[in-house]
Amino acid sequence: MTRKELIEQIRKKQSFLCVGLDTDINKIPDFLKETEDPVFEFNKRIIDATKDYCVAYKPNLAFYECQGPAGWESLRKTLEYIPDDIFTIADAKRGDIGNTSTYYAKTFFEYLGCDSVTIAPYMGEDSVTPFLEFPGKWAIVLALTSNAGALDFQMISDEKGKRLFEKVLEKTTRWGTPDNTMFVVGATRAEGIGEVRKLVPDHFFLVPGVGAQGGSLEDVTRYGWNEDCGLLVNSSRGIIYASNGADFAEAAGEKAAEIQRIMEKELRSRNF
Ligand SMILES: O=C(O)c1cc(=O)[nH]c(=O)n1[C@@H]1O[C@H](COP(=O)(O)O)[C@@H](O)[C@H]1O
Repeated sequence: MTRKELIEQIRKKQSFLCVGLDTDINKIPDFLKETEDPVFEFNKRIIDATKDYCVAYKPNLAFYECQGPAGWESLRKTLEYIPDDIFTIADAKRGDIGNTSTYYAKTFFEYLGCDSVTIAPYMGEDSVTPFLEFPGKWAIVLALTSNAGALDFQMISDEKGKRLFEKVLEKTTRWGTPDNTMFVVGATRAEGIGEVRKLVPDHFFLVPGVGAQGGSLEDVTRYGWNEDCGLLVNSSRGIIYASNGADFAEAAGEKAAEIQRIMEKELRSRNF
């Protein structure tokens, strides 16, 4: 999906919500466990209930890979089931020597047909650029993450006071463009989002950390907004486990609709 198409979807749905498909087999309602592919059945119902309120889905690979080949099959079927006009993010946090990164890119972009994949940039330029060679596909590079451990490396300053995440942004923006690169910025660091926005005014941000991790949607929008919206805000557990009963999909739909209404208010107040 191109940037233009993504922006069109945000305008059309008045939403910049990404639903995280972090489907934990242990949290799936029992009645689905009788089915042939419980993870896919769960996702299918979540997608049916939430697709009108979101512009992206983000399956996190950990929840699929832990099931071996069956998990890959659940993931493949899930991605195939997602409507074509919804942006897909393989949350895999990959990145390796160039030759290997190319094959990671092929896995997510060609075999699974995802629009994007999350990338850990620690190995540098040749580990990231192979992901940028696929037209219409995106690399979503970790910049300032939502977890406590973000402080361990990302916030380390050099002798001039420049922090590692700032260097990552400076360099990676030279490798790609705002049409093929996004950055991960955690919702739990609202002011950090503002700092990142100053450094990269044009790029889209993937912002996880609202819902279960406690980040504020209003703050994310205040600090991260750019003239194209520039935000995809993810919630996983807060939506997909809104209920653990037979009404789980309905509850997820209601939660997604609730977030969409707040997003619509934010978008309208900026004449978007
Ligand atoms: O890359 C990510 O998506 C990510 C980056 C980050 O800084 N923090 C973060 O929570 N994530 C992912 O976003 C999702 C957050 O899930 P919830 O906390 O359940 O909404 C998980 O799949 C995390 O792996």
